[in-house]
Order: sequence, then C-alpha cells, then structure tokens
Amino acid sequence: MLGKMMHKQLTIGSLIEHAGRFHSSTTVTSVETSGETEHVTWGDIDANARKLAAALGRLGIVQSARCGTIAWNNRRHLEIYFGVSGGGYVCHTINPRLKPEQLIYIINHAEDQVLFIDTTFVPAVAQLRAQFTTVQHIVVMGSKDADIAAQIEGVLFYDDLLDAETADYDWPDLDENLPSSLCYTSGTTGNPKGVEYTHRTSVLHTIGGNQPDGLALRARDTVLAVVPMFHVNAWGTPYMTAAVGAKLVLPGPHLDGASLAKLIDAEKVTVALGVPTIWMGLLQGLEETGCTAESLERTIVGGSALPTVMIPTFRDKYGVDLVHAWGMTETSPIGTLNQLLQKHNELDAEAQAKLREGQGRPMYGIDLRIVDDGGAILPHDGETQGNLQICGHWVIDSYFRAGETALTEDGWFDTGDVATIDGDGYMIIRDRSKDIIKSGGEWISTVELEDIAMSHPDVAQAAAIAAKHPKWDERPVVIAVKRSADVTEADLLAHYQGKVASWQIPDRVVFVESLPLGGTGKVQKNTLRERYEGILLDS
Ligand SMILES: Nc1ncnc2c1ncn2[C@@H]1O[C@H](COP(=O)(O)OP(=O)(O)OP(=O)(O)O)[C@@H](O)[C@H]1O
Repeated sequence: MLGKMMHKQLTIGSLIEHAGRFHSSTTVTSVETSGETEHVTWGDIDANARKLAAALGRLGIVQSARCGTIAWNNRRHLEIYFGVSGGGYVCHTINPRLKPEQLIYIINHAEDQVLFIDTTFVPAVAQLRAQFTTVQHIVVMGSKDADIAAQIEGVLFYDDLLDAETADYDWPDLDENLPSSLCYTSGTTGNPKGVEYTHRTSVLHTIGGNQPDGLALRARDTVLAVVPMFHVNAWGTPYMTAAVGAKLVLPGPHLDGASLAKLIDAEKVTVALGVPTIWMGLLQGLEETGCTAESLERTIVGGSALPTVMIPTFRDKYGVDLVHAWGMTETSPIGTLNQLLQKHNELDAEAQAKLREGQGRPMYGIDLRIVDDGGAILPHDGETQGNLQICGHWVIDSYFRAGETALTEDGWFDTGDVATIDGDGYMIIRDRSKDIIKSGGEWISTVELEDIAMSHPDVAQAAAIAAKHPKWDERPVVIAVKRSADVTEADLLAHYQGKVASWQIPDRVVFVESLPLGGTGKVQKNTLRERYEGILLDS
C-alpha cells in the first residue's frame, strides 16, 4: 500500500521560509535610490519579512486586505513581497510611472489599506493623498525623516515598524487559494485591469515557469531583475530566486545602460531579465563604459517583440545568449520561452538563431491554441494566423472585482495577440489584434515592419502603426528614431525592398527624437496613432 503524502499548502510564506532555512547566507544585492549598494542575505530578507508580517497584524490590518507598493526594485520591496503575501495580506504592486489619475483610480479600485512608498514618491503621494479613499497608513520605505514627516501627516517609517518587532513570527499555513498579490495590466491598449494572483497560482508559476526549458534560474546564478517589481511580480523572479537560492541583484531606479553595465560587471551577473528597450540601452552602455559583461551568460527578453538583430549582436559581441519569452499580466506572466529541441542540435548556428527569433514553446502547465474570429480552432502549421488563446495553472479566470469570467465558454483566455503555432508548438506573435494593419482587406504585421526597420544599422527604434487611407482603409506608417543623422526616409523605404511584399512596404517613414514609452517600457502605439493616423489624409 502506498503511504499518504503530506499535503502542505502552496504559499508564498513557504518560499521565503525555504530561503531562510536553506539559502540563508546567499546574497541579495540592492542598489538604493542614493546609488549606494547594500548587500544582505536571504536570511535577512526572511527575518525582516517576518517582522513586517507581525507589524501589519499589530496595525490591525485584516487578512486579505490589499497593501500597495509604489517602489523600485530594492531590498525593502523584496521584504514587502514576502512579508505582506506571506502574512496573508495581498501585495498590490503599483506602477509609479502611471499618470496621477491612473494612480488614484488603481489605489481606490484595489481598496488599498496600506501604501508602502519609496522616498522618491513622497512628493507625489503627499499631493494625491487626500484622494485615496481607503488608505489608512502610508509607510515610507526608510528610517525616520523629519522632512518627510512634515509632508505627509501621520506617515509611518518602515525601519521603525520593523525595529519594534522580533523575527519569531511563524509563517501561517494559509489556504493556497487565497489571493496573494495584485497587479494591474500595463494599460498599453486601454485602461489598466486588475489581475489577482493566488498563493497557489504564484507557487505553480514559480515552479513551472522555472523549469529547465523555462527561465531555468539556478542556485549558482546571479540574477539581475531589471524587469520591474511593480509589474507582474518582476516575472516571478523574487519567488524563483527564493525557491532555488540564487543570488538576486536589484538595481533600484538606475536602469540606464551604463549603470546596468557597471552593475553586471561588479556583481558578476550571469542571468538578466528585462524588456527589449532595456537591452538596447545596455548595448550602448557597454560601449560607453568599456564594461565587458564577461560573467553574463544569458538574458531573458520579453514584454514586447525582440528586435531580431539583437540576438546576433549579443552573441557575437558579448557571448550572451538572448532567450525570447512571451507572457502577459494575466498569465503571471510566463507563457512561452524559446529554447531549442534535441533535433535542433544538428542545425547550424544561423538556423538555430532563426528559430530563436520567435516567442517559443509553452512549458508544462500551459496550453496554447489559435482560433479564427468565429472561435474555430486553427491548425498548428506555422503558417495559419489566428487569435492566440491560453489556459493553464497560472492563467487568471477573471479580472479583479469584474464579477464575470474572462474566459471563453470552454475555459480559454483570449490574449488579444495574433499568432502562428508550428507542429513543435513554437509560437510566433505576428501582432496584437488592436495594432495589426488592415490594408484593403489584407493584414500587415507591425511586428515584422518594426523588425525590418530596426535591422537597418542607422535606426535605433521603430514603431509601425496603421494610418487612415482613403482607398485602402489603412496603410502602414513607420515612426522611427535615428541612430545616425545620415539616414533618410528614402533609405529606410528602400531597405524594405525584397524583405516584404511590395504592397506591405510602409507609405511613409517619420523620424522623431524619441518614441513615447509606457510605464513598463513598451511603445505606446495609442499615442502614436493619435498623432499620426491622419498623416496620409493630410498629404
Ligand atoms: N516576446 C514578446 N513578443 C511580442 N509581444 C509580446 C512579448 N511579450 C509580451 N508581449 C505583448 O505584451 C502583452 C502583455 O503585456 P502586459 O500584460 O504587460 O500589458 P499590456 O497588454 O501591454 O497592457 P493592457 O492589457 O492594459 O493593454 C502580450 O499580450 C503581447 O502583446
């Protein structure tokens, strides 16, 4: 007869408890807003997170209440992740780059009771505070400061809260289906929507998303989380690194290429995670500083399409493997990762690189399919484009406080992306359904047009949008940032010849100083459309 397995709940508390017990001497490096670098350990994080959980109880915060954070990636934020969720409260990470009206909307919609803020955000929060309808306590993430106390009435200081506690708080064995954290979508295509994760979905994502062909973070890695802790739990890296006992490096607000290059060399980072715009900046930063990034083995890139030219650049210049990933706030976020199969070992480097341009395959725990507009399931032949749908252990079923399911009748989540999937499960995002250009009844992929523009050596960034056209309804226009002053509109249009069908070549190229970026570093195509959608009508 088989013995009965002990059933323990899958909780965030169990992750930090494990880190505290088995990796307590492993380093966590935190770069503070001041630029100062602090080295602590997973043991310190566990102890402080326990003190925080105890402090929240003492403040009278009730179980499952939302506690908001407006903070950079730093040590205190990491403690809040575990102290709040581990203690049975909901850690609501808020994107500080949102507009004031969006911040007010999100904080009130979430009914946050506590707000943890980095000192950077004291002036903004002081101004908005009167409009937060549910916040009982504002906690500044630092030690007592008379200037700050004068700006926000009744403010508490994080270090003082913890100093009043001891670390003998026991992590509760909570029901794994209770909520643990909350994050709103980027708002790239509309108003941000709340996505609430449970302890169970978060732990399954920690284990599932970190499989050997997933993020594959190991104890011997030094992991630089450039991806913000204020969005989708930094892709789960705080939880994964706690689980495996990797050294974690948190860069604070210092996200420019030069600062990251120096940090990578100083901390001997082996794996770094972030959105493509960050890695474009890093390439420049490496050149400027003369840093070598010698320790860096791979970077995981996702959040928006990876300009394919970056793969050989990183590989040939720095020996760094760029691994493309895809996901959404609604999918915790890891959905696919682009790793090779055994049969690909025989391919030459060029063919392997080509395969790795796409968004990759779902790992165990995630299922993908494509459907047409009527919901009919389409073949996985690598050619047929359809609406991408996903289901799995860490995919949400409804938005926070929406009261209705976000799933199709048969339980799938519609991603809003248009994709192909091949026979091996490799998925390629062709576009977002809201961005795709419909010209004379045919679809043109903005992702493809952007990728071609960025393969031009004199173009730094590019975004393709649909402009209104009297005859074709919509035509492509590319908005680009120059790398070199010499490049002209005619040069870039000529660069498209032979790379796409002639009717897909953009009608215009407009050069700008910079592209508008949203809070998570994605190009805001809504803003570009507002500015340029009439450009072909005016001419
Ligand atoms: N590797 C990738 N390649 C192309 N697109 C990607 C990739 N990773 C993510 N994306 C895009 O990002 C989307 C998910 O982004 P996220 O959840 O951060 O918010 P958002 O969708 O931008 O915001 P909102 O839903 O509020 O408009 C995906 O649906 C996809 O369109």
